[in-house]
Amino acid sequence: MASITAVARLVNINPSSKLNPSLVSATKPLFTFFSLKSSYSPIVSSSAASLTSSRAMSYDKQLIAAKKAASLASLLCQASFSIYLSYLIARKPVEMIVSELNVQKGLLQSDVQSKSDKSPVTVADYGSQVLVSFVLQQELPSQAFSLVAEEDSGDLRKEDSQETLQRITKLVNDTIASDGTYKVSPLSESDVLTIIDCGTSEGGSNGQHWVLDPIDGTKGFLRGDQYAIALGLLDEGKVVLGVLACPNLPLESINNKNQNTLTKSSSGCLFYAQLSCGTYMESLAGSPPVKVHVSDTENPEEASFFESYEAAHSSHSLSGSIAQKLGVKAPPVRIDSQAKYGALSRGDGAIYLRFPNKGYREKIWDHAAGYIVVAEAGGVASDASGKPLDFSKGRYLDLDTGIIVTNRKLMPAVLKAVQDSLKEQALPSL
Ligand SMILES: Nc1ncnc2c1ncn2[C@@H]1O[C@H](COP(=O)(O)O)[C@@H](OP(=O)(O)O)[C@H]1O
Ligand SMILES: [Mg+2]
Ligand SMILES: [Mg+2]
Ligand SMILES: [Mg+2]
Repeated sequence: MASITAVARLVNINPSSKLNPSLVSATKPLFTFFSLKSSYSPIVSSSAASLTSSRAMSYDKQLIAAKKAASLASLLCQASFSIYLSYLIARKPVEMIVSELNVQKGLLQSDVQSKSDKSPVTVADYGSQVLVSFVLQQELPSQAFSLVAEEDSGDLRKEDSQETLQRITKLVNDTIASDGTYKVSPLSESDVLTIIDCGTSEGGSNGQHWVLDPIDGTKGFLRGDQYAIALGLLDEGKVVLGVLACPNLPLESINNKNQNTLTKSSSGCLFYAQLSCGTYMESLAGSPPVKVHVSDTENPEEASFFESYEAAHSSHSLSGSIAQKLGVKAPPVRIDSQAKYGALSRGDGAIYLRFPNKGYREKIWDHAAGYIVVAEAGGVASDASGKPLDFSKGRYLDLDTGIIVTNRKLMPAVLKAVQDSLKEQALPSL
């Protein structure tokens, strides 16, 4: 549950309060594709996105751009969050907030929408997607751009979404102006729709593709709990870098004792990893990076585990049975989003278990960034049959039953417990 302190902290750092309106009007467009209203043309070219064998294997430039994009998006999300203050204080469940907002008239109605699969999407999800796409293209102007991202503009193009679109556009323009790095004309609503739709790439095993979840854990975001801006890069189907911005994650370790410690001074983590370079964490407010490593425990009894806060996203009873088989003593740490991967990469817990309902298809943006953050910190991830995760098959992961993430020493025991529990579950009850 969100604390009043957490809410106050987020309201205090609303970047729109620092906005200098003269900056917006006084700036001259420097980049042609952002210069004219509705003239935005994204640099998307599948053939140009193909790799040449001569490309260097360092992703330093992309990493700098990705860190900038995710950090700015986290400011936008925090700014947007302040409007939920009254709902958080009332501590209403997310479903109630969404259904109330769908019937209420007023400002908030346009800030949270229900998607066709009934999951929530907010102006911050859309705004974050626009901002990340915008920053990547500004920072890497000479590179082909392909983006696999969660949101699309379909609902926003409907007539009754005009107010929502205006709010997204303002949120994005305010954040860009407040940051001050990009001296461009304010984006128009049409630009915003076009930039959102830069995220429709199919990904795959050829070329480079960015993979973005603009807010992973939207339900956590609405509750004032954990969420992440998750940005990864695929190269020839492999994840080669990942950045996870977790605005509400404490800099100190979370565990069963203090998983809800959201204090002003210590929250806001940025995890990042590049292939063969390790995983680092720094504060979103800016601090020297520290190299992180997964827990090296070999003893399942000492290993606490993470799982989804939402039982609808991952079976809590199945993970309970697996933990029992392993002899895990600590109760599960239930938090939203890929913040679980971030926390695992620094050893806050040793295992992450995810078992969605049968038939649910995992999307690559829910795991790409988190996967490399954990892998470069010495961890390993597989599906329930022990197969590594394959990000090269398009927008979905093609996997057997569930996802298991842990350290190399524990993986064999965890896999066995998973497979035994799945067999038991499949047996008809007597
Ligand atoms: N029925 C379901 N089963 C499994 N995952 C689901 C789900 N419905 C939504 N999700 C995914 O679970 C993600 C959140 O994961 P977690 O439970 O670890 O917080 C959501 O990301 P978004 O919040 O980006 O939509 C969404 O993609
Ligand atoms: Mg979503
Ligand atoms: Mg997600
Ligand atoms: Mg999302």
